[in-house]
Amino acid sequence: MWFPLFINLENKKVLVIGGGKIAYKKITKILEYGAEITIITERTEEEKFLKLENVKIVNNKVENDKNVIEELVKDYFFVIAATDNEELNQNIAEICDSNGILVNNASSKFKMNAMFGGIVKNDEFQIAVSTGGKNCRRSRAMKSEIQKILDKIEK
Ligand SMILES: C[C@@]1(CC(=O)O)C2=NC(=C\c3[nH]c(c(CCC(=O)O)c3CC(=O)O)Cc3[nH]c(c(CC(=O)O)c3CCC(=O)O)/C=C3\N/C(=C\2)[C@@H](CCC(=O)O)[C@]3(C)CC(=O)O)/[C@H]1CCC(=O)O
Ligand SMILES: NC(=O)c1ccc[n+]([C@@H]2O[C@H](COP(=O)([O-])OP(=O)(O)OC[C@H]3O[C@@H](n4cnc5c(N)ncnc54)[C@H](O)[C@@H]3O)[C@@H](O)[C@H]2O)c1
Repeated sequence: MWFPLFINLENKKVLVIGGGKIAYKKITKILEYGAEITIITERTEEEKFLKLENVKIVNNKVENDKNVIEELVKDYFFVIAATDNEELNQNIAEICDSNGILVNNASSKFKMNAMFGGIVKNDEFQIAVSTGGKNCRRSRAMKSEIQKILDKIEK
């Protein structure tokens, strides 16, 4: 079961493995919350990564090996497995989970211990929407309805 918990990411060490489109989407979301991000990726195709401030990029291929992954993730508070290699992402998720590290897996609906919600916010409120991995695209419709309520309350 997925309990909606709000986590303080200010100055927390976050590791993102993989530097593609989805990694970028997730990084820009959590940067707003003050996370200290390191990216390890075989390649970053996109120029926009280099424009991100306060993000360290390490160009390296992560070997799909338990010891290698364990050593890599051990000092992090939160790990995001965002490669396009489903098996690697799953191993990262399993290793983090069994070592008590928060982990998000971009290529699964549920094999992780932390998933992103759709976010709607203003200065006063922050609302996160989740379908528990069942159908994240549905969040869009819900988010736009919530946005209308937020706009009304503000007046
Ligand atoms: C909340 C949001 C935040 C965010 O964006 O991170 C989010 N996904 C969003 C959008 C979105 N995701 C995808 C598309 C299609 C893109 C396209 O088709 O091109 C779009 C639409 C779009 O981008 O508009 C594809 C997708 N998503 C997942 C997989 C893996 C899989 O299903 O196996 C695949 C590949 C499926 C495939 O390839 O078939 C998995 C997850 N996505 C989650 C969250 C977590 C569950 C949250 C929940 O249950 O509600 C979870 C489990 C893990 C996680 O990622 O944390 C955001 C909500 C909308 C918003 O906020 O606007
Ligand atoms: N969760 C979501 O919201 C969501 C949405 C769409 C797609 N996805 C899934 O997310 C995954 C990533 O998608 P994408 O579009 O970002 O892919 P992408 O091809 O744009 O990026 C993949 C990245 O992973 C890196 N990579 C691959 N193997 C690596 C390794 N061994 N070590 C280090 N880096 C490695 C590549 O260099 C590349 O930067 C896919 O499985 C996709 O199906 C998730």
